[in-house]
Amino acid sequence: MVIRVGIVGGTGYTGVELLRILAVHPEVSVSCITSRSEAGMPVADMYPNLRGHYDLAFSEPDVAVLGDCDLVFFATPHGVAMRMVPELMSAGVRVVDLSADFRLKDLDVWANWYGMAHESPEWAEKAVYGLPEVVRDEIRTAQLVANPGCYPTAVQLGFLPLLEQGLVDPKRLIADAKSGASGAGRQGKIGMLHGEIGESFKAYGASGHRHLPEIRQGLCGAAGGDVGVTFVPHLIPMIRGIEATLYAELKNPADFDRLQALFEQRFDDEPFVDVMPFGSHPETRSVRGANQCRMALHRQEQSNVVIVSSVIDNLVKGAAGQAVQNMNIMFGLKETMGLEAPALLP
Ligand SMILES: NC(=O)C1=CN([C@@H]2O[C@H](COP(=O)(O)OP(=O)(O)OC[C@H]3O[C@@H](n4cnc5c(N)ncnc54)[C@H](OP(=O)(O)O)[C@@H]3O)[C@@H](O)[C@H]2O)C=CC1
Ligand SMILES: CC(=O)N[C@@H](CCC(=O)OP(=O)(O)O)C(=O)O
Repeated sequence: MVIRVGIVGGTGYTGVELLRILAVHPEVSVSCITSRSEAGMPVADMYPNLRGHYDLAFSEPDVAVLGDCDLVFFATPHGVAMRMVPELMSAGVRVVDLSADFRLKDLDVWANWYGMAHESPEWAEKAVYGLPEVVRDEIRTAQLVANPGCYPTAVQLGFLPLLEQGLVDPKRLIADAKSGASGAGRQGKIGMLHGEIGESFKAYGASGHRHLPEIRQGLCGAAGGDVGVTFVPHLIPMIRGIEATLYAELKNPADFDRLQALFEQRFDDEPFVDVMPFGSHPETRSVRGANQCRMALHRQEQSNVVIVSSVIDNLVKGAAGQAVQNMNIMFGLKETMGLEAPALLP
């Protein structure tokens, strides 16, 4: 089987990461890559790392052309996919949307955070939130998958075993997360220039970030009820990577003794989650370019607080890699296909 793939938003960071991963995917042929600003330019002229892999040029987004694909990835800003998806759904095309258009089930909350009314409520309801470690079976048959956000991926995976087993106070969760600058995309923003972020480190969105409702939605599902979570993102002067340090209070401190085994069992069959030895410190460079989440547990003396350190590459397990993982599941391929390469280190 060869899957004919289209990518809307091929010039952005997640678009080019999709192209990098799909260049060596044995069951994929990319037939259409869109960009409004670079239409006509050969892909390899813009991204020399792809020379020899693609003969295609960027083209204007055209639903009629995309409608001939088996699967379309949206790697576009929020608000684009929701306008094009209904027509693609009618044409029988399957979609993995890397933006946040279909991630939230409460569309009032969505409208509040994204500053616009949702234009495809019917498909927002039908979309499957594509965190494979939670809903693999639903992804298999989904026509539309909402690919999770980068911070929400790192945070949800780290809290999952604790909440699923009801071992921690679900009302007092803290996620302290740090991201590299590629998380903000390629669109020029002064605040992302090297001269602005180099040799510096800051929190942002501490009064509220749009990933908070997404994290809350996922954690409520894992806990089977309401959760209270404080999430603060930080920007650090590196290109790729997210580290999330998670804190939760154990209801019964005696449970500490079984946490490592619990985490190892929970993710034992998961090809893209690695539980490291207790007390390890996972580094973002250990997942750079790889579709992996690595995590480790910690406990401080005389404390009932569990600390989980979780790292991903925001562009891979936090975006394009997870999107390809979802595609593999949707098309009945081996889930790891095209995603086996280990991280770049150093
Ligand atoms: N960067 C990251 O780490 C992550 C990003 N995401 C999400 O993935 C999506 C893409 O992110 P990223 O790659 O960083 O974004 P970029 O800003 O780097 O790229 C956006 C792409 O979308 C295209 N585009 C912009 N507006 C439109 C439009 N109205 N219609 C069609 N195409 C459009 C752009 O090309 P052109 O303007 O030429 O058409 C460009 O190719 C976003 O929703 C982002 O929030 C999710 C997880 C992680
Ligand atoms: C460092 C940085 O700026 N990160 C981005 C989040 C990454 C992202 O792309 O958000 P979505 O997954 O929702 O699309 C931000 O905080 O806005």
